[in-house]
Formats: sequence, C-alpha cells, structure tokens
Amino acid sequence: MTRSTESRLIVISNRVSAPKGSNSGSQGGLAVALAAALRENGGIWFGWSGEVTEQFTGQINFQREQGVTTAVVDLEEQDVEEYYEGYANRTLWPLFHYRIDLAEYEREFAGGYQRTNERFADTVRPLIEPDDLIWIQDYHMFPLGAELRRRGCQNQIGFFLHIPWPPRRLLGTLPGAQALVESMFEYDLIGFHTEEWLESFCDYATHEMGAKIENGVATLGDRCVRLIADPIGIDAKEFAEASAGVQARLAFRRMRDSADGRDMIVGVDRLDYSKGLEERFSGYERFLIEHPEERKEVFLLQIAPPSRVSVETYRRIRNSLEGLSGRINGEYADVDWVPIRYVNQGYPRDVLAGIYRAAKIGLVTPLRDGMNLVAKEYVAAQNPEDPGVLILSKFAGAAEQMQEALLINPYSAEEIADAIQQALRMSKDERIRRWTVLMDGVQREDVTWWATRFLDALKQARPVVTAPEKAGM
Ligand SMILES: O=P(O)(O)OC[C@H]1O[C@H](O[C@H]2O[C@H](CO)[C@@H](O)[C@H](O)[C@H]2O)[C@H](O)[C@@H](O)[C@@H]1O
Ligand SMILES: O=c1ccn([C@@H]2O[C@H](COP(=O)(O)OP(=O)(O)O)[C@@H](O)[C@H]2O)c(=O)[nH]1
Repeated sequence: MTRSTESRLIVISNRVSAPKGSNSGSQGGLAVALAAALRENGGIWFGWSGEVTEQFTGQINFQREQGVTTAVVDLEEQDVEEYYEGYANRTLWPLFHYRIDLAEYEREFAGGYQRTNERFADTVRPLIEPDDLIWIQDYHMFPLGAELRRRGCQNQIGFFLHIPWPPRRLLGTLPGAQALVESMFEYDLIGFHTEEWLESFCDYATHEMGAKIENGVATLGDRCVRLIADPIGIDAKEFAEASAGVQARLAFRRMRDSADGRDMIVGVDRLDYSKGLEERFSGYERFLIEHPEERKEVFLLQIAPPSRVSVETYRRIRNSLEGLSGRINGEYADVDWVPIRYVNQGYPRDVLAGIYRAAKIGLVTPLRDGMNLVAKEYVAAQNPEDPGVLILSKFAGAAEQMQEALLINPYSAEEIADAIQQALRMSKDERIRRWTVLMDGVQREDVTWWATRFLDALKQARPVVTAPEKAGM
C-alpha cells in the first residue's frame, strides 16, 4: 500500500486491541485486520481502551508503536453495559445475524449507545485535522459520522460494516431503524463485505425510506452516499511467515503426535451463537452415526475462546455446548478415543497456524457471518503438497470468494456429515486443485487489498474541500 503524503488516516473502532488481562488469543478478526492495515498506512487509531472508569473523563491515552499511534478512552460502567453489552451485542448483533428471537429492544440500550457515540465524537473531534481521512468501523458506531458532522467535521468520512446487513423485514423490527439508516447518509462511503449485504441495505433504503440508488450511490433528500462491496482479507504474508515460525512448527508437531495417526478436523471460533457450533457438533455426530467404521479414525478439535461473557445469551451457548460435547463424548468415546476435544481457550495465531496445518479438514460452519477470517487462515496455513479441505458455510461472507471450498448449509446435519465424508475421501489431486484456487484468492485479496480499495474509494467519494489554512500554500 502506498502511504498517503497528503492526508492522515484516522481509524475509529470500538476495539483497538485486546483488553488488558484478556487472553491475547481471543481478539476477533477486526482488531487483527486493522492492526495490519494501520501498520501499512500509518495514522491514528482511536477507540475504547477496554477499561472501565468510575466517571467518564474523555482523557485520551496515547501510545505509539510501529508507526501507529493509538488513542484510547476509558468508558463508564453504564456505557459498557448499555452501549457495548446492551445495544451493540444484545440488540444489533443478534438482529444483524438474523436472530430476532435473541434481540432485545430496550430504550436504555438505545440511549446509552447514542450517549457513548456522542462521547466518542466529543473526544476524537479535537484530534481531527481538516485534511484527515476518517474511517469508522462497525456496528458499535453507526451514528458516529452524523455526530462528527454535528460538530462541524467536513472531512471525508467512510464507514465499514463487518457484520451482515439483515433483510429489510427483519430490520423493520428494530425501533428507530429508519433514524439509524438515515444517520448513515452522513457518510461519504459505506463498505460491506459482500454484494448480498450491500443489496439488503439498498432494499431497506429504497423500500422503507424512499432512497434512490444509481451507479453505486444512494441518495436520500440532499445527502448522497457511495456504497461498495469490499471483502476483508487476512495479512497473508504475515500469516505465511507465522506458519513457518517456531511456534507453528511446535504446535504442528504436538498435534500430529497427539493425533496418533487419526485425521483431525478443526474448528476455531469465538464462543458465539452465530458461529453454528451446536449445529456443527450435531453434524459431526451424524457423521459418526452414519460412518461407524470411521469412529476411531478421526476426531474434532474445537477451539472456542469465551466471548462477551457478561451477556446472558453467550453464557447460555457456553452451557449448551458443554452439555452437547459431553453427551456426544459420553455416547461414542472409548478408553483410547474421544470424538470431540472441546477447548474453551484462545491461542496466539502462530500456534493456530500450526494447528490448522495439522488438520485434514477445516470446519467453518457459521449460521451467519460477516466474513470469517478463520476460513482464510486455514487455507493460508496448508502444506501446498498435501493440503487439507475447507468445509465452509454458504452463509459466511467468505463463501462469495471461496467457491472451491465444500460449501454447505450449516443448518443441515446431513450436509455437514456428507461433506466430512467427502473431504476425508477426496483425492490428493482434487485437494491440491481446490486449494490452489483458494490460496490464490487469499493471497491476492488480502487485508492490504481490502484497505486500499476502501481508502481509494473514500478519497474519490466526493471532491476534497481544501482546508482554509492550507489554501494558497
Ligand atoms: O470485539 P469483540 O466483541 O470481542 O468481537 C470480536 C469482533 O467480532 C466481529 O468480527 C467481525 O469482523 C471480522 C473482520 O471483518 C469478520 O471476519 C467477522 O465475520 C465479523 O464477525 C465484530 O464485527 C468486530 O467488531 C469485533 O471486534
Ligand atoms: O484462539 C483464537 C481464536 C481466534 N483467533 C483469531 O480471531 C480471528 C477471528 O476472526 P473471524 O473473522 O473468523 O471471526 P470474528 O471473531 O471476528 O467474528 C481470527 O483472526 C483468528 O485467528 C485467535 O487469534 N485465537
């Protein structure tokens, strides 16, 4: 990525890095991807520190590391409860993953979300210079662009949504949905991972709000916003280096030794109901039932670091998975074999790289997922001469780019079971053919490609207004 000499980049996201004290392995793909993009680009990365303070002060803690300045603020407990755990993760997250049965619509959450976004706007506004490009990330911060405009910010502001955009009939259940979408017209550019999420946004904007869409631009009244589908990738180069490193090799050997000649199937997901873990276990159980001859020949390693632990739905999914894995193990295990190794712990990505490489199958079966970077990491970690097979949910954003994976419906235990059998029986030639196409895509459409496409589109979204103090220089 060529570094811009004209304008700085201000990235704003809820999570700037893994909160202190949390397992470093549990941070999600967004933090990982943004760290890589900012390393390339330089600039300021602003967001929540992950820390709680008694009273919001707006005091910014700056740190400079590897050419990137991070600027973080602490939030009050009430902000965290209403904004992060409440509106972001009990209202928007389930709704945007098509789970209106789990979505909670509470005025306190909506109020706390708005208040916290106003606090972010007040705090970051003084850091913004007239020529800066501003890039806001994800569903925690839908109204932030409008709040910055209210504070006189005329910069180019882009917004990227990392999760799916729900179908219009589902979004219609959210109180205040129209106001939320209207506020998004204050952005100059909005990015989605897939054409499908982009189309869903257009469907809502046109049918519920009377917006007009033409040549990739949505118009509502006197506001225009450019829309793009821009799928995020991994830092393929860094990942390849990690895969060749000591930790990856140690992990690979450890897994191979403990597999004792059996084929390993691996799943790696934050412990989240959107990841389809119950359905995955049931699909695997169906495979064990339909193929008793395979029982001692395979095992499933599921790595599932706990996530958003203060939210009740996340505690429920954890309990339910403990019960399900326990039942399956109790039913099918023998003295020398356990069908599921279920691990509630996060691992650094270089260790994951070795684990992915040791697995014959990568089992990635979310019920709905904005992208899913694990699918791409699994491919990047494979041995080119003897690669494993990726089984991927057709409801993950990654499926649009990864057509050579075995694409399945994660709600169907039969399809999961059949795909496992197909992958185990697949010839080496076919594995290499599929992997070569997948790997080509992972390398070409990497995190730098993603960030460059977005930032280039943002620069061109509307003519730049030259800052008065720089005019005539
Ligand atoms: O910050 P957390 O609450 O711990 O959650 C972790 C991240 O989860 C979500 O990740 C999404 O972004 C990924 C990268 O684009 C994408 O591959 C994945 O499908 C999404 O689920 C969330 O959107 C992030 O904001 C969180 O940081
Ligand atoms: O134990 C773990 C589990 C996951 N991850 C990383 O967390 C990210 C998960 O991103 P993904 O897009 O798959 O899902 P998200 O958690 O963002 O919804 C990937 O980069 C994983 O390598 C990790 O470092 N250690």
